[in-house]
Amino acid sequence: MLQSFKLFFNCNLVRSRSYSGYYVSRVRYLKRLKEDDEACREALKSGIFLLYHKLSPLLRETSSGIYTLASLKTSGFNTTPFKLFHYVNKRILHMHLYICMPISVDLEHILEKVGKDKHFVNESFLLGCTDKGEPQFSLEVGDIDRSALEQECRGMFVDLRKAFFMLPGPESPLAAKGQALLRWHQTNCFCSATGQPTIRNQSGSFRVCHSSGITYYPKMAPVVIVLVSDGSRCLLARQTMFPLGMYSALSGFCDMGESVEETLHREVAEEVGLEVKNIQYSGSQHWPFPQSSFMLACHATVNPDKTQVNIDKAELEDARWFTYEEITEALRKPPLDPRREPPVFWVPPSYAIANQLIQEWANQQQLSRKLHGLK
Ligand SMILES: NC(=O)C1=CN([C@@H]2O[C@H](COP(=O)(O)OP(=O)(O)OC[C@H]3O[C@@H](n4cnc5c(N)ncnc54)[C@H](OP(=O)(O)O)[C@@H]3O)[C@@H](O)[C@H]2O)C=CC1
Ligand SMILES: [Mg+2]
Repeated sequence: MLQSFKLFFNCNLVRSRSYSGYYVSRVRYLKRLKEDDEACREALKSGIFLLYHKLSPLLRETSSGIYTLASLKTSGFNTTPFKLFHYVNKRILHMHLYICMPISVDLEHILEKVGKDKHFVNESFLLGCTDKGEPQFSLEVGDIDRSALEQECRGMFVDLRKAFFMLPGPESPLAAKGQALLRWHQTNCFCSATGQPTIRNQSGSFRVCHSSGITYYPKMAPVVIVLVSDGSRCLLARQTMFPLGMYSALSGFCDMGESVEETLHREVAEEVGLEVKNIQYSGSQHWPFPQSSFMLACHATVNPDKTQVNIDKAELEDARWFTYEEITEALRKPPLDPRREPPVFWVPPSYAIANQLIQEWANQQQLSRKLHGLK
């Protein structure tokens, strides 16, 4: 069984490393934008902007009924300079590629229409860059007429948790990172040592207090998330704040000084009164809630004769063992449609690492059922 788990984990690693050939160039281009304010200001002119209203991203519905993140551009340039660095015999060859881009919507023009100065784009934060080398930024529009902006942009601002059910897979992490960076900057405007304002660099990769000299970098709080199995069932739980019917894997913040394993043992014991063994690492994920968590996902097992749960009602509303059939049924259910009643039991969206753990467990069960001649 452990051997098969390892097989799944290795597949995961391979999947997450499917970089394009220009990966190194992209990473170094972004590093330069992070460190060089002038280069970053220049990149704004050819950037792609994701807008947020009170931390909700702007989504657009395509003609085929699929939702995507609305990307806006400024009018400044219609070409993107993207430097590719090639290392040949320790000599660096610089190649400038100019990629023509159609200007879909003029961001500055739109911002002016809703009462914002055209220099407002300078308040954006660098998120990354596309495969084509277009730098991507997030921008909080703040207190403006939300519906006027939605109309101008032909989109709508959607709560991020809902957006995770609507967006195609690769766009969710970008939407999450955009919100997380905006929130971090909003809540770190002052130095905790002097109380003086902190000043951001152009990319938003840090803030500095010029009075104390302290540099603040965006932070994530480590959280362990674990799918506990008794061999044929898995344990899922829900908190009162979860949407109706949603169950997820057990999770908890790491205490200062703890290892992943120590947090995992403590959280499972605290929340459901069980002792676990056979911890297997599965993967990790940045999660933007509540203030950016770094999710470390694992599988673990309990003795099949020691499965009685004893729920800490202060933390959890419910915790139950679910069979393979219940889990596969929940995984088959389509993403939530806000216009319909939620199903009685459902699991987090495919972007959430909890979903990945549940999927891996179901795959593992399917494999061992095949080996034992079961359906
Ligand atoms: N991506 C995924 O698949 C999943 C992600 N998660 C995320 O994991 C996170 C943690 O899971 P959860 O089970 O709630 O954690 P815990 O079981 O540790 O309980 C959360 C409580 O711990 C307190 N707490 C301790 N340290 C921190 C900290 N650094 N930041 C915030 N609160 C802290 C808070 O108390 P108080 O409120 O009283 O201050 C909070 O209510 C959640 O934010 C959740 O969004 C969870 C499941 C799935
Ligand atoms: Mg918890």
